[in-house]
This record gives sequence, C-alpha cells and structure tokens, in this order.
Amino acid sequence: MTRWLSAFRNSANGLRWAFRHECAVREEAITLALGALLAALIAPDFPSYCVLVGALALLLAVELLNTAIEKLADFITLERQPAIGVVKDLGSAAVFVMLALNALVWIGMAARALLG
Ligand SMILES: Nc1ncnc2c1ncn2[C@@H]1O[C@H](COP(=O)(O)OP(=O)(O)OP(=O)(O)O)[C@@H](O)[C@H]1O
Repeated sequence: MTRWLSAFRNSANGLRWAFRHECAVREEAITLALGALLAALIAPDFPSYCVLVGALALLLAVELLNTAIEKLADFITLERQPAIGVVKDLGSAAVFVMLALNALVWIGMAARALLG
C-alpha cells in the first residue's frame, strides 16, 4: 500500500511539474478535459466515448514521455550533437503519430455525428 501511495505521489509530482513548465502538456491536458465533455455529446455509445477520450489521453501520455526524453537529452548535453537531434526528432515523431490518430478518430466521429 505504501508503495502504491509513493508511486501515486511521484506521478502527481510529474504531472504538476509538466503542467507548470510545459506549454504543450498544459494545452493537451486542457484539451483532454474539454474533450471528455465534448465526446459525451458526439459519441454514439460508450466504446466510442472511450476511443475519443483514450486517444486524447494517449496523446498526453506520449507528450509527457517526449518531455522526459527532451529533459534527459538536455541534461546529457546542451551542445549540438547529431545523436541528440535524432533522439529529440524521434520523440517529436511519436507525438505527431498521436496527433494524426486524434485527427482520424475525432474527425471521423464528428462527421458521423453531424451526417448521421
Ligand atoms: N542538442 C541538440 N543537438 C542537435 N539537435 C538538437 C539539439 N537540441 C535540439 N535539437 C533539434 O532541434 C529540435 C527541437 O528541439 P527542442 O529541444 O527545442 O524541442 P522542441 O521541439 O522545441 O520542444 P520544446 O519547445 O517543448 O522544448 C529537435 O527535434 C532536434 O532536431
């Protein structure tokens, strides 16, 4: 139980830090909160609601991991290094994939809701 509490506290600290310092995390956390409300209006059933909110939650999770990678890379060196550039580009690509997934499910579900 103590281990669970400690893990929960660490996660809360990470979320608080990212929310304070990372603009992209703030934007995506707010989008997740608003998206959870909007999804209730456009999702035809509970599984569809989970897909819409899950896609936004995945985007936020990947953004948090990307932030962690960037911080670690900057801790290793602030010098321009091709290998660090590749590491950061890979993190950025992961976020892009999640953005594409969100565009697909949200546009698809909104079109379905509007067109019937
Ligand atoms: N130390 C470095 N060496 C080589 N290339 C780097 C280095 N730091 C950043 N880059 C390149 O610049 C890009 C942007 O890096 P940066 O650290 O500014 O992240 P960002 O995408 O602007 O994110 P954020 O605004 O959240 O910090 C990277 O994807 C990478 O291509």
